[in-house]
Amino acid sequence: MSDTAVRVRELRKRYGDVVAIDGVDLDIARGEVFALLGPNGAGKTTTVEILEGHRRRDAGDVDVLGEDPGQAGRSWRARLGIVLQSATDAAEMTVREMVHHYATYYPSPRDPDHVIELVGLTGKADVRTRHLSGGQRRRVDVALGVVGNPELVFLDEPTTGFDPVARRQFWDLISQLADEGTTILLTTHYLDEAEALADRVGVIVGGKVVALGEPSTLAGRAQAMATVSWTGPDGERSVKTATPTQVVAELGRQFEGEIPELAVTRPTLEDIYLGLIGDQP
Ligand SMILES: Nc1ncnc2c1ncn2[C@@H]1O[C@H](COP(=O)(O)OP(=O)(O)OP(=O)(O)O)[C@@H](O)[C@H]1O
Repeated sequence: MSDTAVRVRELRKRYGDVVAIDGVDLDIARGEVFALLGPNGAGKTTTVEILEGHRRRDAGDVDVLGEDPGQAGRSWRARLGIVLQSATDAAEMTVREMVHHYATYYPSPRDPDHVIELVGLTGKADVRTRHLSGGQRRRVDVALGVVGNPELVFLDEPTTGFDPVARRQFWDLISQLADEGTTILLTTHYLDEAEALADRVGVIVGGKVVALGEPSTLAGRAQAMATVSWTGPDGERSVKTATPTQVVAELGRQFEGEIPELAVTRPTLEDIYLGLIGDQP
């Protein structure tokens, strides 16, 4: 079995005059959690839908779990987990019925009751899905996406509309799937989510990948200058420096006792991202 889950070379797609994907290269290793970031209209959904086999490409090579999504059949599809945004809208079935029903579509599914537990819905298993909250329905969507025991899971903006506690619980769930060896490709507009979950992120702007790397080192983040800030006798002060330890030591000599409001910060992933996308919305 190859170590590569997804391999994309020179992918291109246009819709009439609109160039949606303009020569994308991408490699995702098996077991990796990869986050695709980018502003609205950047080409994320188009890329993901081509990888899922739901959209035709104009040009380029695409290999997903050893097959071309444009040609692959049912047995290949059964190895993917696709978390749709609205699979559970207004369903009359209970959570348990729905997850058990979906499991029958797959040759070697997970235990449906275990999946319900994994997404934290055991207490709601006998509730009709139309009676669930938005966040709870989203958990059902995830349950349906993973009950087939997929090797690769696609998650499109998975936590939109989640409250902060539900987001953290969802992150734990994704980490657990990743620990079990599932490869995960997610798109998100939440930079903290990408930072918390992704081994690597790719930033796509105008149909091109403009940066690729680990969240902690993306686009020179690790080498970026630190900002030391504090409150002095004349009010708030801050300096940008490559040697924050030295600056703090010097301040320590100037102040007796604690340095008021001392903070040392480096650019967040969001700062780096905003720098990369420039004037894009
Ligand atoms: N079916 C379509 N017909 C015509 N143009 C389309 C179609 N789907 C997408 N586009 C265009 O292709 C470009 C890329 O869209 P895509 O949906 O891939 O972006 P995205 O990065 O997923 O955006 P978002 O963050 O808003 O979901 C956009 O300019 C969009 O308007």
